[in-house]
Amino acid sequence: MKHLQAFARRQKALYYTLFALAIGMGGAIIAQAYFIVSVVDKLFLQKQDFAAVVPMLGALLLALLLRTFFSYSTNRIGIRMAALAKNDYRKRLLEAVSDQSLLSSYEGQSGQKVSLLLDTVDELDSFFSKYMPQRMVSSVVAVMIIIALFTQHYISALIVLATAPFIPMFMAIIGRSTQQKAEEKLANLNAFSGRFLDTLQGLVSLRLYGRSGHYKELIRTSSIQFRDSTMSILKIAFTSAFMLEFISMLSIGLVALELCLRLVVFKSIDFFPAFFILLLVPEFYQLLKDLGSAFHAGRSSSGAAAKVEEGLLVQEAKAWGDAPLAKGPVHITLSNVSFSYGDKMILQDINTVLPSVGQVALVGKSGAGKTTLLHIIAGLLETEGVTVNGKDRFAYKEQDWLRHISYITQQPYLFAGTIAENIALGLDVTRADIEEAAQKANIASMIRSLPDGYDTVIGEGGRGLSGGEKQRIAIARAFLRKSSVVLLDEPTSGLDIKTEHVLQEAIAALAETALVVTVAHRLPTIRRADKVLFIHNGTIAAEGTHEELYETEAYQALFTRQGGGTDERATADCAHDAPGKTG
Ligand SMILES: Nc1ncnc2c1ncn2[C@@H]1O[C@H](COP(=O)(O)OP(=O)(O)OP(=O)(O)O)[C@@H](O)[C@H]1O
Repeated sequence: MKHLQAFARRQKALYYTLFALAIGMGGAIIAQAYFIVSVVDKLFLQKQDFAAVVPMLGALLLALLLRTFFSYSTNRIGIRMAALAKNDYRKRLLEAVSDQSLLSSYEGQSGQKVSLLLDTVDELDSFFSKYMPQRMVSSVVAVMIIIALFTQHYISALIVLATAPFIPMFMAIIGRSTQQKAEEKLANLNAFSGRFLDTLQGLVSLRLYGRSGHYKELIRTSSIQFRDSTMSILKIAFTSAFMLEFISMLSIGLVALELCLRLVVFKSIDFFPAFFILLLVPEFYQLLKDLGSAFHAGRSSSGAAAKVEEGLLVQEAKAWGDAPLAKGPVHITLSNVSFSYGDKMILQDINTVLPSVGQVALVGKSGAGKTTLLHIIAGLLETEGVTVNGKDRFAYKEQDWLRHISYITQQPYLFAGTIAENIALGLDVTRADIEEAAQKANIASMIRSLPDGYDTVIGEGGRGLSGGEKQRIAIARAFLRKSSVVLLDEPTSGLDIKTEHVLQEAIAALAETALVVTVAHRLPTIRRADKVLFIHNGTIAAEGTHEELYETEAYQALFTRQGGGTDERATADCAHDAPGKTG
């Protein structure tokens, strides 16, 4: 709860307004009791006319209205504080996610991350909207009521003081198990969300492998665990409400008995103070009971807060510098670059100079580290030894570097939106610019053939595109951004000869003004490259053109069925073609 309390205190204006409202509420409650007692006393004991009590009834009405107003305002402030807190936590979580390194972003399930951002942050609501306001009201008003009781009859005040601590004591005991249960509930909710999204994303594979039934069962078990943990929290809530009611009833009974004996038997107290005390004491215990329920809700939030704070502790990516990087082609050099995933060394002592424009192919057998090297060149993995225009790459502004690169993955992501929006990706460009980029990427005629053309909705909830079409959309993005470094993970299969040719042409056009580094699986791509980097045994074993490298045995082995580095068609092509022929 510490983090949440610290956040609430930082909202100074709201915090002090809550305090002022609580004082107002205390005043209204005491005034309400006072005027009720006065009216009854004047009408029934002093037998005065109704007209004599009219001003008091007016004052009573005002006290009631003020009480309602203070209560309403307190709730509003609580809701406002909750909205601010949730906004702040979501913003910080999003920043943490976007600042984290590529490796830590791989950890955990997407569904769990979404659940943390949405459901878990929502759980913080009750702390601010219920617990904080109630804590302020209960503590301030309770003290005011005790003072009022002392002014009337100190013995009743002492009885109230003696019995009151039972309620916080009970709350503390309940609070401990509630927090533990709340953490369990959130863990179950996150696990359920993670499994659900994971299953949804892999539904096609599961159906094809006939395993959807098994996963259905896993989701069912997961949802039952979530239901059970929610029910156990509710059980505690009901028990706690029952016990709070019980303790407060006993205490009120005790005070009432004492007053009754004094009033009727010993006649040592007047009607006015006795009735006044009798009206205020239930108010006092009601405040403690409300605090108890709010405390229960607040405890659930502190479980969520612990999870959110955990989510904020992500491993941050390497910090970038503030040197500007001018537009235009860049000169990238890799000197003694090494990289390992945990203990597993993947690349060691990579040394190479990349041309400013042209095509570079990263070639090697599956698992050799080609994609890893592509990520290193992109700056997604933090390694020493990459210089850009003679300066350490991380010395530049991150935004400047990112403006230079485009990364085209095997399955580029399509956002829910129109084709034009997907090409522009938020850039401030004209429709003519988008169409020109699409033209260069060889996708313009396909887009024009669609009924809504560039306004066709694609991505989630929209029209689907083939792998080759998606790649060309991504190439159009690169053309539009005028990137000077284009990184491309070539699809291993699935493209027909014609589509492949169309893609190759688009990539060749890009390579006229930019450096295109491709993780290459296909022989035509490898042959077109101005430079092939052959990754073998964790390092660049050789570099040069395909024809030059074909002289070495290890490289040749890639193109035989036993070597197994490139796809079937590349192998077959190679078996029939001499290395010198172009694809
Ligand atoms: N996030 C990761 N954590 C741990 N190991 C990883 C991770 N990503 C990749 N690896 C391992 O690093 C090695 C190199 O992977 P990489 O994806 O770079 O290979 P690749 O040459 O691109 O393979 P392919 O041609 O099959 O795509 C592989 O053994 C892979 O299992």
